[in-house]
Amino acid sequence: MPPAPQAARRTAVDVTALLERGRTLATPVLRAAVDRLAPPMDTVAAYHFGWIDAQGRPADGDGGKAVRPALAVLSAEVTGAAPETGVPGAVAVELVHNFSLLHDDLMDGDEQRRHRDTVWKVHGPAQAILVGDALFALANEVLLELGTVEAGRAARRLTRASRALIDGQAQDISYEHRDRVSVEECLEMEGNKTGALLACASSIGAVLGGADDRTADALETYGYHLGLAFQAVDDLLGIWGDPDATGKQTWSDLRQRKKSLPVVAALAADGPASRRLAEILAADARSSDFANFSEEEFAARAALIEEAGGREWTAGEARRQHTVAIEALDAVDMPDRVRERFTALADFVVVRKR
Ligand SMILES: CC(C)=CCC/C(C)=C/CC/C(C)=C/COP(=O)(O)OP(=O)(O)O
Repeated sequence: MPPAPQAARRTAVDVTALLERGRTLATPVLRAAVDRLAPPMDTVAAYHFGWIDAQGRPADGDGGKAVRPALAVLSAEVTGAAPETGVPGAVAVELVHNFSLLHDDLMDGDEQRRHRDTVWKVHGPAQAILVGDALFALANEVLLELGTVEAGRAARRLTRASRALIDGQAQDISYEHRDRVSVEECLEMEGNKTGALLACASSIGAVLGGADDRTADALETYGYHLGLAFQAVDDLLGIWGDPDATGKQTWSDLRQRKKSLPVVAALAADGPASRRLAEILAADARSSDFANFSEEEFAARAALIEEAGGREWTAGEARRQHTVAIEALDAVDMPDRVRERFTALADFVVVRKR
């Protein structure tokens, strides 16, 4: 029987140090992988990761929170292996994640990510597509060149997660053109586009450390629900986040007509605010002037979403998914120290502001 984890929860864990550990372990291998790319893709990727600025000068830019590398190296410790065992998995997942960001920014027309102009804005759409593709290919290369049975199992899980991520993106984009999306459809889409890769990140180090499928699957369940909590918070930040903290444009999700959880939950609610929101969003969908809407017009939509209860419901959903994620850890035998760290990362995901 796995140990009862309750007593071990909520011990002080330095989450910043945990994220920094993932980043520090993964970055040299990530840089070596990116260095393999043909020019100018190596430079464009280095810009995306914040290692150089738009003029090609060395920089120490925001390379992202490194949640996935932190999870991947931590999961190696479930098996008793050193965190370093998870590094190829951490790098592979981070490469897939960044491939998806490059393509997503282009598809959404987003101009800001990680406090700077997006790759397609600086280097053009062709480079954003090519570098994204190249990072995706590198992810498999980094794993498969290990040549071990465990690496083959890890690559299969990563490929499955990548396909779900792409399915999720396709669903997300198709929902932008629909008046109505159910909460269930939205959760399925978010589970695909965000849950699947966080599930993989949470198990890939364990797989590389030799964990059996039952253990890896249970860790994936943790990561999947963590991903749903993560995306619910992302949806909140996409409407009400502070751009100085998120590093993205204001109202980015509303500008893109995203059927994110707050919007979908608000539309599903009963009441005058919900009905008014439905009318306004339907008119927006027909408007040829939408791209030129003012800050005030987006703020008015955000206020209606909140009045209809979409903000509160989404915050509650983040907490519900956080609870399910932590409960999934009960099925896995692991040192208390490792369990505390998985729990602390889940706590971080629901309180984060960026
Ligand atoms: C195929 C395709 C284009 C898929 C796109 C899927 C997609 C963009 C999903 C959103 C995932 C997400 C929450 C990203 C932010 O992660 P983060 O906050 O961890 O980012 P960070 O690394 O900058 O911290």
